[in-house]
Amino acid sequence: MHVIFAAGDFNFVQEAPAKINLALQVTGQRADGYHLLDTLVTFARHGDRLGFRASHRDEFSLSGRFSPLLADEADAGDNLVLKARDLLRQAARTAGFEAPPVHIHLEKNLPVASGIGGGSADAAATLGGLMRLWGIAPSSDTMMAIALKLGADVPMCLVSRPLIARGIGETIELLPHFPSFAMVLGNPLVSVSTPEVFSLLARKDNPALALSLQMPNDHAQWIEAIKGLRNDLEPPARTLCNEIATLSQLIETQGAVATRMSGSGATCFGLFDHLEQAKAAAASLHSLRPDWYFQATETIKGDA
Ligand SMILES: C[C@](O)(CO)[C@H](O)COP(=O)(O)OP(=O)(O)OC[C@H]1O[C@@H](n2ccc(N)nc2=O)[C@H](O)[C@@H]1O
Ligand SMILES: Nc1ncnc2c1ncn2[C@@H]1O[C@H](COP(=O)(O)OP(=O)(O)OP(=O)(O)O)[C@@H](O)[C@H]1O
Repeated sequence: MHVIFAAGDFNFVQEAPAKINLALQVTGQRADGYHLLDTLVTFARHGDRLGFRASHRDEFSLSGRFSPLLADEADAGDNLVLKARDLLRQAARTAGFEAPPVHIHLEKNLPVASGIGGGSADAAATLGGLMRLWGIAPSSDTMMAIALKLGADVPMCLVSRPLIARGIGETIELLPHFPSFAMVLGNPLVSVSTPEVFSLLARKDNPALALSLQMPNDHAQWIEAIKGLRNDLEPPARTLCNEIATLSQLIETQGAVATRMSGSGATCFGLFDHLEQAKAAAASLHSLRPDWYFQATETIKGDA
């Protein structure tokens, strides 16, 4: 059955923007195995969308290009949206509030297991949407604890603004002066496992992002700074997924001023000078590889 997301049927609609790691350096490893990162992150004006409405029983529905990939997990109650709902309801119960049943709809527009945090963005949007629907405002400590239980990327997705994240993602520095970029996102639709990529790292003691020492001032300076950075997860991801090299090269040949992989891959982004150039590049990439995912977008400004 082809389901369409009728946003007007829901009390609240929440965007779940794609997360882009513009740079990522792995600086260490905790005793529990989680890796310490320094990462420069921004968010796209493109992502999943979620709807929330009161219902007589808990319901979850899916639509969107990539929803078929999540159908089995959703049936098993494994979707991060359902986990976020249950953790928030549990926290409300502990505080003496019995949260009523809810129908949540997820329009899945982002490729799955692709390094742009789709599941984390959905989990963060669920927390935001249900706080509005249920009229609750847990403390920031409670929210951080819930977010980290859901995934290392969830705290940054709750913020959804340009930032530098450290630790495993729990220490967040906002970048209010960060510019917007025209961007193309590309994915070969091969899913890449985050733990597997981390396990193939050659070094885990890289230096911190050099940015903290001298923050660029404007769009051009940021582009230059980003060009000089890297993603430490890109070499191991390339060994797991041959398509990343081809994809990255294809985006570069469309005139991107910088190209890199996001997160643990396989999504790569290209930065362009103008949105029109990004749109033209996405269209031409789509005609070259109609079986892959390409999306032109703009990223969110720091003070948006
Ligand atoms: C690569 C990034 O996307 C960068 O933003 C994140 O660090 C990954 O965040 P995520 O997908 O939310 O990751 P989680 O779901 O918390 O972790 C999945 C698995 O990846 C590995 N993992 C994840 C994050 C991290 N800092 N170190 C790790 O070693 C762990 O084996 C973990 O069990
Ligand atoms: N709502 C959801 N959207 C996407 N994946 C989900 C969702 N719920 C559960 N998952 C599971 O989580 C795994 C990771 O998916 P996700 O798309 O968040 O990965 P990612 O883009 O690599 O994230 P990150 O950049 O945070 O590493 C998937 O393999 C999928 O099985």
